Amino acid sequence: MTIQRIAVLGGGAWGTALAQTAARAGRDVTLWEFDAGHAEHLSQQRESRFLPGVKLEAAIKVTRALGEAAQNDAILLVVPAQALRSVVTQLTQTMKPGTPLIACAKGIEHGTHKFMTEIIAECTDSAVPAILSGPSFAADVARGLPTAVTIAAADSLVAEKLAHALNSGSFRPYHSTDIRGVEIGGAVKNVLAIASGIVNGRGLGASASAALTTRGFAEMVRFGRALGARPETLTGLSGLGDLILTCSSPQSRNFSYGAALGRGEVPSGKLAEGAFTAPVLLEMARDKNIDMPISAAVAAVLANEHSVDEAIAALLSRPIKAEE
Ligand SMILES: NC(=O)C1=CN([C@@H]2O[C@H](COP(=O)(O)OP(=O)(O)OC[C@H]3O[C@@H](n4cnc5c(N)ncnc54)[C@H](OP(=O)(O)O)[C@@H]3O)[C@@H](O)[C@H]2O)C=CC1
Ligand SMILES: O=C(CO)COP(=O)(O)O
Repeated sequence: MTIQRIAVLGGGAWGTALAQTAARAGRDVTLWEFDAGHAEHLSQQRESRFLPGVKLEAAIKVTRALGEAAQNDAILLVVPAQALRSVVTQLTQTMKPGTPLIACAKGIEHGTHKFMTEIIAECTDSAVPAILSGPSFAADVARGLPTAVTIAAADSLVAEKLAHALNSGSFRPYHSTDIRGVEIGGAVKNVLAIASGIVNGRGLGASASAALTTRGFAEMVRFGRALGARPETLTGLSGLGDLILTCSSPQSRNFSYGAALGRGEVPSGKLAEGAFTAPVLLEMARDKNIDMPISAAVAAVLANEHSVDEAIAALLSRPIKAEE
């Protein structure tokens, strides 16, 4: 049976873009936003404050009632990673058993070290956790520019159904059962995008950017391997694909955040998930004895333990070793 009624929780940039995508794919869409003023703006002006100039498709209904959103056939969770637990906790009070909950945030929870689908599973045993991730700037997707992403669920049939439900002419989801691999790629690439932004903002040149992205990918692979990710997921859309995108474009908020640091400026207040993920990633890497020097350098700069120049010098003076 086709998944026809889709709820999107979060009227930010990515939630709005995914609501547009689902509507273009022919689904009935309910867009939930918790902030009263923003919900009013969404329903009156038919556009998100986070994506000015993009008019909501007619098939999108805006609501502030979480109970109404909970009645849909599948629910996309598009709030920041650190807010996911509180939203899922409220949602499960009225949700139908067996509903797919698709995490669309890219991060790891502070304190618990939990990935997004682990949080869902902890909050309820009656939902079907899934994850959507890949190279996809909200502004591009909302305008209908083409891209491809990965949707993973433990049951391949569920992942395939979700991919079909969100497939429109321009948005092409591939399906997978490697949930952990998909969520690792999205979380780690944000930290590496900050590093790449720093390189750019400091004016270190295109060669340094390429070298840093490549060695960053080696860190992602090491971390992924240790946590059970499949190699083809790490080299796929949600891993390497998203890493290439966000390490190479100022359109990325994480990249821009790093670029501001590299120029010695204060970053804008826009959401940069990598700044939240970096310290958690470092804790996990240390716990598991995984060498992640670039991620550690980002965490040290964010914690004011190193200046940008000290972090760069430390990376360049590491002992010479074999490439792996
Ligand atoms: N933007 C992009 O291109 C992409 C983003 N993502 C990921 O999607 C996630 C969301 O990002 P994005 O939409 O861009 O972020 P935005 O900052 O644009 O929007 C965040 C949304 O979450 C809401 N929100 C914040 N805190 C809470 C809370 N405690 N409870 C409920 N809702 C809350 C905000 O509400 P309010 O209106 O009150 O601020 C807003 O609607 C991130 O993890 C990001 O990495 C993934 C792919 C692409
Ligand atoms: O994840 C994204 C694109 O795939 C969006 O990246 P930023 O959050 O850095 O803007």
